[in-house]
This record gives sequence, C-alpha cells and structure tokens, in this order.
Amino acid sequence: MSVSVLGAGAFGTSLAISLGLGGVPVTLWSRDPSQAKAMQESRENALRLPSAKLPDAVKVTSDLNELQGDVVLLAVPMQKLRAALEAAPMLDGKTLVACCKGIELTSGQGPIEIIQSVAANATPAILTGPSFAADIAKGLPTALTLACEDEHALQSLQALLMTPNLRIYRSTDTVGASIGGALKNVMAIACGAAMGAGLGESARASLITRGFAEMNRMATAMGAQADTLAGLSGFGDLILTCTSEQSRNYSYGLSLGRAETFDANITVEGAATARATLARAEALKIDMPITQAVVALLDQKLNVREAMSQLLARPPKKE
Ligand SMILES: NC(=O)c1ccc[n+]([C@@H]2O[C@H](COP(=O)([O-])OP(=O)(O)OC[C@H]3O[C@@H](n4cnc5c(N)ncnc54)[C@H](O)[C@@H]3O)[C@@H](O)[C@H]2O)c1
Ligand SMILES: O=P(O)(O)OC[C@H](O)CO
Repeated sequence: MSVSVLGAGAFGTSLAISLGLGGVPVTLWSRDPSQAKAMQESRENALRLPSAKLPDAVKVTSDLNELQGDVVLLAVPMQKLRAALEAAPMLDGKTLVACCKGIELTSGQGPIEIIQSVAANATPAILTGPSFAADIAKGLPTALTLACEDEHALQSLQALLMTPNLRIYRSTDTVGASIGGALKNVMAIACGAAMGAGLGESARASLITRGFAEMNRMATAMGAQADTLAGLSGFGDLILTCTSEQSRNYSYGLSLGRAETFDANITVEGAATARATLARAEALKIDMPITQAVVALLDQKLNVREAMSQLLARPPKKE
C-alpha cells in the first residue's frame, strides 16, 4: 500500500525516507515545483534536510493529482494546515494524518478539528511524539504516538506506518495527543529562555514539571485522558524539546533569553500556539502562568528575569 506526504519540509521528508526504506512506495508533495524537481533529481532535500538520501521508493512531485493511496501524511506547519487542505479538495474522503504540532491562532483549533472542518469526509488522525527529523532520516530509533478515534482505521494505519526504526503506539485520544504536542513547544520556549538568560538547570526542571502540570490542566479540561499526557505525545516530547538544542522551539527560547535575533524563516510552532492557547485557556478559565509568561516575553512586555520573578511571586499553593 502506498502513502503520500503533503509538505516536503524536514519532517515530511524524514517520514518519506523512513517509509520508503521500509518498503512503502511514497509520493512526497512539495508546493514549490522547482524544489520538487531538484529533490526528485538530486535525491536530497538540500533546503530542509541536507545529507539524507531519498530512497528509490520515494517520488517527489508538485502536482497534487499525482498523490497516491488512501493515506496522506500532512507535514506542513500548523498555521498553514488549513490553507494546505483547502488547496487540495481531492484529499476529502482519505485518511489524513496530521504530522504538525500546535493550535491555530485564528480559530483556536487543533489539527484534528481543522481536518474535520475542511475535509468532512476524511478520517482524521495525528502522528506525534518525540522525534527530530534528522534522527528519523538517519534511521535512529524513534517512538511515536498515532491517535485516531476510528479504532479499525487506527490499527491498519499503525501497521502501515511502523518501519524498522519507527515504533508507533496507538491511542484513540486525539485531544490528548494533539494538546501534548502543541503545548510542549510553548514550554520549550520557556525553558530555552530561562537557560539563555542564565537562570540555571534547576529553573528549567521546574518549568518542565510545572509546564507539564499546565499541559495536563488544559488537556483534561478539553476532554483528554491524563494517561495520554504521560506518554510519548506529552511527557516524552516535553522532555526532548525542553532539553535539546536540536529543537527549534528551545533554540528560539535560547535566543530570547540571550537577547539575540533568530532566523524568521525557521519554523517555530510554539509562538503562535502560546497565544492561541492563552486565549482558549482564558475562555475555559484555566490557569496557565507559564504560557502567560511566554506570551508576555513574545510581546516584549517582560524580559526573562521579570517573567521568572512573576512566576516565583505567585501566591503559595499546594503542588
Ligand atoms: N522537524 C522536525 O524535527 C519535526 C518533528 C516532529 C514534528 N514536526 C512538525 O512537523 C510540522 C512541519 O515541520 P517541519 O519541520 O517539516 O517544517 P519545515 O519548516 O522544515 O517545512 C515546512 C514545509 O511546509 C511547506 N509549507 C508551508 N506552507 C505551506 C502551505 N500553505 N501549503 C503547503 N506546504 C506548505 C514549506 O514549503 C516547507 O516545505 C510542524 O508542525 C512541526 O512541529 C517537525
Ligand atoms: O524543532 P522543534 O522544536 O519543532 O521540535 C521538533 C519535534 O517536535 C520534537 O519532537
């Protein structure tokens, strides 16, 4: 059975490589015809994932009509997911697996809700968890969560997407998987900022732990199961992203903490997601002080030390 991947960025390319090496025919779609042509000829994504070779099983195209199979992985940035789906009406009715992490700023919706609103006849799923594209492309061992409410579709998708280096666990809790993946990026910005400002590793451990409490509060208020947050899509990805300079969200936080500039072309999902989350948390009356501090940093209303002082000065409470 073949698989298509919409979005030839770092993550889409790495998934195409892993599936292709695992023997699955893959069609990888790029919106940019010159990039698609260059990738198809050079067998490399020089722009987003240099040095990783595309196996023969991967075909790169910029023609949406060449997408193959009933399963399409959506590997575009979260804030572009709606536009990408609207531009590809032929995907309605297929199994659409969101590979993006975040909450849409304009609507407050996550990837599953966006798929449902644009492609009403599709079966929506989400693939998320601790994974750097460069690691997957190198064939390093990686474990992910695949969530889909349709148990039958979920089991066949799990079998299809497992490769020799990708171990996939299944879940029917799409809300928990989506919120964990979205909010870990906000916490990674907070942790990077604290480290960049020299506040120390103890401060980072506190932000990870209290950030996890914040993720749980939000997710369970939205109907998620707490167990999902404790898994790969929540705790697992939180640890990876808050501790590695390979993470773009953490690196962006580092640059905020060091008062350095950051390349605006790099995908940093946590910034828009922090704002979207805060709006949704206020509507749900959920306390999210770290997310609030990240938004204050992004808006330049506070610097990192002031934001941390405000967090420390909050009224005493039970853990
Ligand atoms: N890179 C990773 O290690 C990694 C790992 C896990 C999950 N993810 C998630 O995958 C998603 C994509 O990230 P990435 O790392 O591949 O980003 P990237 O910046 O490497 O690539 C994004 C790709 O999306 C394309 N794109 C942008 N707008 C588009 C549109 N409207 N229509 C179609 N294509 C469009 C761009 O041309 C680019 O090829 C993010 O949500 C990210 O959180 C990334
Ligand atoms: O580089 P980041 O910060 O987008 O993180 C990539 C993945 O989401 C890590 O699981």
